[in-house]
Amino acid sequence: MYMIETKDLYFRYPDGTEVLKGINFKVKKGEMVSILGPNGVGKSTLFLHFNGILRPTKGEVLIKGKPIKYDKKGLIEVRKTVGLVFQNPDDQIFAPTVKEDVAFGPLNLGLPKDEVERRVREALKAVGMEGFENKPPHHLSGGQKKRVAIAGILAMQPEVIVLDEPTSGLDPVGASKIMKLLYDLNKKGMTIIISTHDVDLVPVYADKVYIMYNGKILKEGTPKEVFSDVETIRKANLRLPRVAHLIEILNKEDNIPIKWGFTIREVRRNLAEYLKEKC
Ligand SMILES: Nc1ncnc2c1ncn2[C@@H]1O[C@H](COP(=O)(O)OP(=O)(O)OP(=O)(O)O)[C@@H](O)[C@H]1O
Repeated sequence: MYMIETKDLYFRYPDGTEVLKGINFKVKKGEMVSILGPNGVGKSTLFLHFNGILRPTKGEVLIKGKPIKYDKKGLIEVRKTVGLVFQNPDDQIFAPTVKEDVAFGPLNLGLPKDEVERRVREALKAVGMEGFENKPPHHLSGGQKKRVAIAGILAMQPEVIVLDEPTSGLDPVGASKIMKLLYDLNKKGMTIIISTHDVDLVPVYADKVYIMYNGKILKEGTPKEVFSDVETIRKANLRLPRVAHLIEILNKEDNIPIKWGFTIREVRRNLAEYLKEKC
């Protein structure tokens, strides 16, 4: 059974734009999945189907093996299981203070006050935003707002967390911190789906990668399988991780046959092996 599965999913916006054209996507419990694709290919549109905000024009979305029911009760159930962090935190944050914003979801679940307070405290600590409880969200920086938006979803304790470009607009340290937080949550068993343009981070964190292009899935597999298919990566207007690009150039242009790798750790190991054999 998959946590989320889409079967031959099509979606057309009311103005006639057909954005999703037969998407088959699956995520297992405990996986960390990245969706990569250039601007406008439909990543956000797909994510809005994962918790029932959008309804397919054709095809279906299953949560833990059951098709989403688009009535009030069905949607509440889905949103308890799947938490979605929007690309733009301003679409998500609306309460007068950070604390109230993060508390909004748990309060709506009807949890006792003590439990809500505990969840708010823990969620703000997890994203490194303790001390900001009483600040109005519109006084926060873009990166801080992003963390508060993530805290709001964490406080709901969903089984799956879906994040639309969680590192966009963050400085390098902020981006690494968010990815480390997601990695730690995943190691504790949370299923995580992210969309990103950051191809350097994907092989470090993802178990599985989907390449989206023009409303379709062009390729899926482990980071190694996906990034080894250089032709598809370039066809989808993406690029290789920098370290893999360096190996490609060394292989092709300098005739130095170092084994491919997609993270700094892998490339370092392959380079060290090559140098040991040479010396
Ligand atoms: N409400 C809407 N009505 C009509 N078309 C829309 C609407 N929202 C998005 N689109 C169009 O759907 C397409 C896919 O948009 P979407 O935001 O899903 O792409 P994306 O892959 O998430 O892009 P990005 O990487 O830039 O965030 C785009 O062509 C966009 O213009």
